[in-house]
Amino acid sequence: MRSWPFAKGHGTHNDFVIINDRHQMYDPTPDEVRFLCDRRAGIGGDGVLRVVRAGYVEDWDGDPDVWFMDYRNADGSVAEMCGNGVRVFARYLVEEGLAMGERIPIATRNGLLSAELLPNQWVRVEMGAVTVAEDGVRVGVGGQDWPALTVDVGNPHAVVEPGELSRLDLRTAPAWQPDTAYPHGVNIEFVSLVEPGRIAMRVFERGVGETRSCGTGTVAAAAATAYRTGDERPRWRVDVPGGTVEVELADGRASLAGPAEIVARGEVQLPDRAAA
Ligand SMILES: N[C@@H](CCC[C@H](N)C(=O)O)C(=O)O
Repeated sequence: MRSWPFAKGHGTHNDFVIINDRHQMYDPTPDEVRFLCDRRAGIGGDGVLRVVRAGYVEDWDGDPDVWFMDYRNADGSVAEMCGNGVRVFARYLVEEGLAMGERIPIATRNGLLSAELLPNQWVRVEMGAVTVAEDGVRVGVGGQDWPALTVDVGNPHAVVEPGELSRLDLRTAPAWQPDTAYPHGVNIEFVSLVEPGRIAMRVFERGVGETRSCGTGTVAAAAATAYRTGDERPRWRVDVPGGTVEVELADGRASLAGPAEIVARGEVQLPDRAAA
């Protein structure tokens, strides 16, 4: 049996198992990711953040010495981006002495991002470009459906406004029409306007299920609400079941600020690869 050090962290209760692979010695298989994220038989998390030098990552053609956030969903799939994850990743780098200074560069599958540590355990990340499209997709759950806006935050999102959020039953996966719309799957945000500049959101994440927060989802939700209402204010507060984050929108780009904490460190016994 092999063992590997891990840390556990979360951002507004979107939680991650962090694997430090600075020497490219341990790249978890999809089975191992599912084990690490298993809340009963493993550590438990919505995803895994693998910490590796960008130079070891295929297709990365930037600075090889930057830390790369290799993000995996709890079902073992790879995603382009994770907004809560990247804040937790920045916090981890600083606590481990792997990065310092006011702005921390982090390489992701959505390019090079920059994180800034704020007071009270908050981290702000420049998230890059956000686009909103109205393409006739409808998203449904529990026998009802609503028109969706498709939002690209580096990863794909569909945002709907279903009315009262507490009534939604997200134990089963929402569906969309046409069913060819999102060939690589999609994260689905259910949003309601609380007051100008403030929205509430629930999310069903691709590769995970309902989570208590999704950082890229909050950016998508704010951008979709700004588009729908025509409200061009830059600052949006987004309330999710796991807390509150702040999104800033300007010139087709976004930043995301919110809490990011490391809550545990330990060593995990990995299942034998041959037997897994
Ligand atoms: N929780 C994340 C998003 C993680 C990836 C997502 N499930 C996907 O498959 O695109 C966030 O905080 O953004």
